[in-house]
Amino acid sequence: MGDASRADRQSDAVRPMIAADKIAEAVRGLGRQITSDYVDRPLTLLGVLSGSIMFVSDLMRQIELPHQLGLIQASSYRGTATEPDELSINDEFLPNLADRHVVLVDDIFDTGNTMLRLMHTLERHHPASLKSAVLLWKKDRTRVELTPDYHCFEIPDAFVVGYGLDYNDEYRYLPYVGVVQTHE
Ligand SMILES: O=P(O)(O)OC[C@H]1O[C@H](OP(=O)(O)OP(=O)(O)O)[C@H](O)[C@@H]1O
Ligand SMILES: Nc1nc2[nH]cnc2c(=O)[nH]1
Repeated sequence: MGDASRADRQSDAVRPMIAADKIAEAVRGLGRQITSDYVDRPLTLLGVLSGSIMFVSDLMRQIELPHQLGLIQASSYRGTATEPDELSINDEFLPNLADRHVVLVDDIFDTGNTMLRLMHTLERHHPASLKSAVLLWKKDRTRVELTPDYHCFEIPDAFVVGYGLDYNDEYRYLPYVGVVQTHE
């Protein structure tokens, strides 16, 4: 059976929450905001692997300023887990951030532990400034004294997939965000 039919079966199990056109509209708005906030400043977008891949690549195309891209990996929701385990960070792809204005880009701010730990890690690289941008913010699940500097959507407490977000490494390819039916 071909890939298309497998993909169809998977998406049948996902109840859409945020449509692709709404995501595109919000990413355009965020791109405009970052464009106006970072004029004449050396900007680096730092995407958090793996979940941010779609968001960061779409956002880059909506920022009308020269900027650099860096990547860092952070992982704590492994396999079928919908609650975080120990966080591991891999910074071997990190470019030089000294004196750069860095926007850390992630798909979701849930408990906030990942973003907090990454901010602490990156401060040691002496950026000129450091802010965070996320597509989704589960405000009611936040467990840290930190809020995202930029966010596109506030969402309720449900485990979401699509637009880069996975469940057991599946569903990242979906162009929209939704909830896997079996995990509501
Ligand atoms: O706010 P938190 O509770 O820390 O959760 C947010 C993090 O969880 C997800 O990463 P995950 O560990 O699933 O790795 P992945 O991006 O490779 O899927 C997501 O991409 C964020 O980085
Ligand atoms: N896929 C996915 N990863 C997460 N990491 C933290 N929260 C979530 C979520 O709701 N969905």
